[in-house]
Amino acid sequence: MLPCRIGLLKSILKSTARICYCEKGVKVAGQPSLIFIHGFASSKRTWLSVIKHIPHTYHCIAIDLPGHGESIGFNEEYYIGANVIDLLKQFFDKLHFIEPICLIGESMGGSIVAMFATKYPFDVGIICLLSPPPGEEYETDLLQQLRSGTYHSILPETLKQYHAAVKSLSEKKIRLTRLLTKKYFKTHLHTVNQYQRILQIAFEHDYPNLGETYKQLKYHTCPAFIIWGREDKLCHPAGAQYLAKLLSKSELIIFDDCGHLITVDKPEETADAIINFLERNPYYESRL
Ligand SMILES: CCCCCCCCCCCCCCCC(=O)OC(CO)CO
Repeated sequence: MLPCRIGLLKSILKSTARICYCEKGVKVAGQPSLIFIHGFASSKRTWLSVIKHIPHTYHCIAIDLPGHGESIGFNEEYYIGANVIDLLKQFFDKLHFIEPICLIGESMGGSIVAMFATKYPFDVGIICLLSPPPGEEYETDLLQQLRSGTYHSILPETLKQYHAAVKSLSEKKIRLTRLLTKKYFKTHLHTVNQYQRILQIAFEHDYPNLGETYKQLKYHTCPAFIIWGREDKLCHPAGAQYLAKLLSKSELIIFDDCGHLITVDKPEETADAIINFLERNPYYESRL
């Protein structure tokens, strides 16, 4: 249903990056393509549960960020400053979208969406932010812990930490089968060092500026949709109102019985809410 493609990019950083992405549907004139950006230590796969509930008339693309999933050519520098933003810009340009896009990001992916929209406002028609880290003013204990260098709450390295992480990030009664656990340790454990570096770099460079980035979005006139889980222990739900107030044409939805991992806890509800928002914000209006 969702064929994978690899987009080859000559990067701004001499090395060559390949962004792997999957796609459903085709570009439609007068309608934005929906581009999905996953969170830290995640991949395009996380969106499949959402995309399967998006009507076939929409064009959907879910990407693997550098250093994640099946994208190739990771370079630490991608997470320094706005390099990942410029890489995405190159990638989007290659895809020749007909209309300004609808950028949807979860968690760290939401911060990336915000950074992209402030840097390239004309490429973006609509943004959807799913519980992005709201910045230093709204820090949870869990995020403080991460910032101080204790990563196991989202990057577990033992079985015990893995169970605790799943329990704190999701409200769903996930049955941690041996298969699921084995898969995690097989795919994540060997990249733990790389993931830790990504976090360190993000905390050092872009995290302290998140407040400023979000404030710049204030001058953005494109419709913004904010989604949060009421039980989010990683990104404080107070961030939802903060962002909703900051953004001029924004709407907010908070899911009950939903933790930080919205795509795990509320996939169908997320798809429905996004489509509903799109249909209530006709595209021609957003371009005025
Ligand atoms: C240009 C580079 C990017 C700059 C982004 C700067 C700010 C984010 C850094 C901190 C991020 C800390 C929390 C991330 C949580 C998360 O993403 O959760 C995943 C599960 O792990 C959900 O899918």
